[in-house]
Amino acid sequence: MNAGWRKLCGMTTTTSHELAISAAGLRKAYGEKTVLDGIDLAVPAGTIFSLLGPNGAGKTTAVKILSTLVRADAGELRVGGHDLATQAQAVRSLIGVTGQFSAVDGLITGEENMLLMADLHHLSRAEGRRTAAELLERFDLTEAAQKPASTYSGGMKRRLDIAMTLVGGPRIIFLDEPTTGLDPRSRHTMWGIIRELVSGGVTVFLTTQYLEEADELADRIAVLSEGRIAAEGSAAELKRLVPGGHVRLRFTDPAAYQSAAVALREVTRDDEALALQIPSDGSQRELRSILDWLDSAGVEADELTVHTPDLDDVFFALTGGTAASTATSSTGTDATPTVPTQSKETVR
Ligand SMILES: Nc1ncnc2c1ncn2[C@@H]1O[C@H](COP(=O)(O)OP(=O)(O)OP(=O)(O)O)[C@@H](O)[C@H]1O
Repeated sequence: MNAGWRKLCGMTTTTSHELAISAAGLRKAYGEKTVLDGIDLAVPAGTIFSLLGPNGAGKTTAVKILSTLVRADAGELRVGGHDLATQAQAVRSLIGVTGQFSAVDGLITGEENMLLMADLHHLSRAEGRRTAAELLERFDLTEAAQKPASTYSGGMKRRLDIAMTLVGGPRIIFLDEPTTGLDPRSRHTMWGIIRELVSGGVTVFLTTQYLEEADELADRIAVLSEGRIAAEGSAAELKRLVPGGHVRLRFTDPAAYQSAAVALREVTRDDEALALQIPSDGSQRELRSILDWLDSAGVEADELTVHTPDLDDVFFALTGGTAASTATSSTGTDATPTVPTQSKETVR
């Protein structure tokens, strides 16, 4: 955090624990429906924080509240050192928000969109042009700058959207599902952009439905479920919560599968795939004892894979499996994104 930023935040000393965003007891209801039921958040400055949750969990509501677009019913909320309830204007001057619905106007060119933002931020004409040109260059949009934004690809529109957000030089950026709908290449480009923002000292508050994205980017992840934070920590800490590790044995011969399933009692069967799963932490010592055990039982599988828990496992376990459609974004160490039902229930 630089001196100017400290001044903006009204801070006189700096520590590595300064919070860019903090929430204590954040509550929001729409009519009878409680969307956020007293959640606590702490986002250190200069880090990426990811709020992860199934559809309708309240992620966008949290972003709208923290970015001053919607008022909370209760909670002590601070952004950039300012109280959201009494200093919303000061918060607005520090933040940038890109939502699921882009601010890009398709009827005008990329450059015109940028200049419009420069006007909104009261930059002089010369400064506006310079900033627009710099950002268009940085986001690889110089060539397309004179074309109507409606002709841009999804990835280009998202890049323009973020470039527009950066015109005001925000120190805290809220990205609400920034890569939803993008192809893998555009998603990786966006990840690079997000990492670059943070290396420049910006704090990023990211919501995503992609577990892989939170795993890749976030310093800390909070899993939102039924209006509460079900778990919070680094990706590694969250993975340790879930006993999803196992060794998977796959057979091609149904008879070999059957006899192995009988010989090995402490296993989970997958009769359709002719596969058996043995709980394991994946350590060398456990693997050796499993191999010894298989030898002594006379079991010879056609394929043996080790699966360590991934964020999918955590997400399923903590959100009650309501996000089944996201399972394919697995980054596990094997090609099988499925989670043994047992491990889900153990945690719940
Ligand atoms: N203005 C509103 N009036 C009434 N209900 C609302 C309003 N905004 C959100 N909700 C409800 O609050 C709940 C949380 O919505 P929110 O958009 O925050 O979820 P989300 O986690 O961002 O989901 P998604 O990933 O689908 O965008 C939903 O049930 C939604 O219908």
